[in-house]
Amino acid sequence: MTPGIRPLIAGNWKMHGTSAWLGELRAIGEGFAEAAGESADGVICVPATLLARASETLRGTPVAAGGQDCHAEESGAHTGDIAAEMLADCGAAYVIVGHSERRADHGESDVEVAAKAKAVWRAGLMAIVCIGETKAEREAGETLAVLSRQIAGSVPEGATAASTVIAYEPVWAIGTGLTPTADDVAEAHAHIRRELEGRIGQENARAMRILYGGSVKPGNARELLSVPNVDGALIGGASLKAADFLSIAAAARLV
Ligand SMILES: O=C[C@H](O)COP(=O)(O)O
Repeated sequence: MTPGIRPLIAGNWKMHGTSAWLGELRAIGEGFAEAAGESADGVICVPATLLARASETLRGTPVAAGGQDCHAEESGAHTGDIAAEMLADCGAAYVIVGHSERRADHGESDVEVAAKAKAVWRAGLMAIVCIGETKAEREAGETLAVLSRQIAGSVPEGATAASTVIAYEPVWAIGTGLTPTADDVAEAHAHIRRELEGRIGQENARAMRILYGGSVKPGNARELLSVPNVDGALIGGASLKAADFLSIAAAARLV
């Protein structure tokens, strides 16, 4: 954690969730304050089809609803795509952009990710910009260089702590049960903070939340959240069950 930064515990449901899951979401919303206390923010990024009902379900709780992707434009002939303004209209407060699954499955480039982040700002929402190295890049010793490149390409100039969250997700740690060591996470997050200072200025960079994502579970959350410059988590699999997500939120309180 970083002193003075309010942590964010974020869930990403990915392509999971129908109306049958709203009870789980309600349990997350209702249990968050008790788990995390008043000192952390929460969000669950649901499939777009569930967003309006998720926002309704979470209303009055400390947990926000979020989207998982958006188109860079506000409207137009883009069949199947969704504008950030549409996510806002459904009650989203946050939108993930540049998740490695979007970069891999849809060939999204840093330039496109930056355009999407700006679209999120345009809609008045908070962008969660994802970066992270692949296994091959880590093994080649390129992790920090990859992070530098992705920050330069994916984080638009003008990003502030009020508009943007960074999520460091080593691709090889996502859904695998593998995590980097605490030292490796510390090195990556310190590097990200430094690179952000160069890109958006010291004041903005020092206030910006940098989340760790990749196989965060109740059993490792406390250790990961204790790492310097880790200001919360982006959680996939363990966000699907209220008990697991709330247990991770509770770990943030203990750090
Ligand atoms: O967005 C979330 C991440 O991809 C992490 O997923 P995971 O917690 O299932 O490894």
